[in-house]
Amino acid sequence: MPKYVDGATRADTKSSTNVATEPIFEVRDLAIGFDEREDVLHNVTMQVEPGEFVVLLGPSGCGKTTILNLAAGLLSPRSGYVRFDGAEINGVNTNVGYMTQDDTLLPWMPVHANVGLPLRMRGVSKSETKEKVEYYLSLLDLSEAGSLFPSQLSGGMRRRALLARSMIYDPRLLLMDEPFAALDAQLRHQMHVELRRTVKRLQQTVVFVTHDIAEAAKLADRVLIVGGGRPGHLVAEFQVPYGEDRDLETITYTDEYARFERELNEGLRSARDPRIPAA
Ligand SMILES: Nc1ncnc2c1ncn2[C@@H]1O[C@H](COP(=O)(O)OP(=O)(O)OP(=O)(O)O)[C@@H](O)[C@H]1O
Repeated sequence: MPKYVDGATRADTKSSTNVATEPIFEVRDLAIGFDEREDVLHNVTMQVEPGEFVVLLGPSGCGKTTILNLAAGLLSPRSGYVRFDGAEINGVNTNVGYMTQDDTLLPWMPVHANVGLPLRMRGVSKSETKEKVEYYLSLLDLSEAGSLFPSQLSGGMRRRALLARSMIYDPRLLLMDEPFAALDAQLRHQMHVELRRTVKRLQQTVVFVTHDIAEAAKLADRVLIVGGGRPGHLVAEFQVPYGEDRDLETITYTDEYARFERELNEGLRSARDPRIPAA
């Protein structure tokens, strides 16, 4: 069951997966729009705790990417505040990693140089960069691919290289905007397994955007449903009922998973059509 529906107490809701007190990312009473047009999002309050995997689920155009762009400091709110690590975001936030569905690997660089690029740009020494690149390539099962060029990689390998590049500088928060949308179902599943394994091992905090219910149900610790017409808002929040160490190969066959998917489906229906109550 959702913890709230349009309730005022959502800011007080904390993940049971963490004991930390200070959220990494916090939005309160947010309104944001573009130009003179009406607000895209209105009255949004949410927070993300260290180590949490939060999924923003909602219909196309409801404002999910807008929330990621606020966290990245690429947009500013019309009213309310957006905080990162306790401080209001002011300008581009270099403490986040941002992975989208675009393939932004540089075609003229081998994988190891692509993955190490953020460190080189930050002035990290060659030897430290090499060490970290090796670590991340091995973490994402790409050790054999370090000297290949992007055109020589499969779709899944390219996604893994992009993931390695997004995480290599230890961003406090990893933003992911439908990063696997272009992959076929089997590869997507493999990436889900890799992603959860990797971020949980590194205790990486993630905000992940999707409109795919199964993706949300498999990956998240907590799901926030965005939508409800224009302006959009948070329609509902769900704590995922199964634990951190879920087995993604078997979880989808359980009754608990089927029940949870149904709940998310109802939440998403109400996000699409505001006349349908979320619970
Ligand atoms: N820079 C911009 N200028 C004007 N309008 C914008 C801008 N960025 C986003 N919008 C509008 O804000 C709304 C929300 O966009 P956003 O990309 O956040 O939605 P979304 O939920 O991520 O959608 P999708 O799932 O299709 O990617 C859309 O109507 C979009 O057209």
